[in-house]
Amino acid sequence: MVVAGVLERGGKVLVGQRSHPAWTAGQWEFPGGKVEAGERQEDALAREWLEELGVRVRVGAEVYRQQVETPLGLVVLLALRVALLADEPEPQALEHRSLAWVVPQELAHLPLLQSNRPIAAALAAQAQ
Ligand SMILES: Nc1nc2c([nH]c(=O)n2[C@H]2C[C@H](O)[C@@H](COP(=O)(O)OP(=O)(O)OP(=O)(O)O)O2)c(=O)[nH]1
Repeated sequence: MVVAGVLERGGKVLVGQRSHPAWTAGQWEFPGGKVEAGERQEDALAREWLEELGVRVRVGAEVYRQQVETPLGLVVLLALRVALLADEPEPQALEHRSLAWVVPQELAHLPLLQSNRPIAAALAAQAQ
């Protein structure tokens, strides 16, 4: 399972531009990563945000859950809302080339990971 975090502030949502692996490089995503064996989904997401963005978050409601086909094979992608507890997200450890705050309606114009497009559509619909 892959967990992804949706952080909204002032009507904008945070997305990161991936630097690797090659099939994702340059594409934008909701930051997150793989759930490790025995790990709770919420704990995995909080761990990934600390590792990749340097921030502590509280994990909230589910936005989207779907089995998706990726070059890794079939994975369950779970998107959860997150709230910042401390600090400001900054790219860490070269995981992301850059970060951007985008209004949900503009997400459709970004080269998002294919698997993230339905999440963006759900957020844009909620923002109507
Ligand atoms: N982070 C993230 N990854 C996603 C999303 N959608 C999607 O298909 N993926 C894929 C891309 C990655 O190959 C994989 C997640 O791996 P990752 O590289 O972000 O996570 P990780 O830190 O646990 O992985 P690793 O580098 O330790 O192998 O899932 C998404 O919304 N967010």
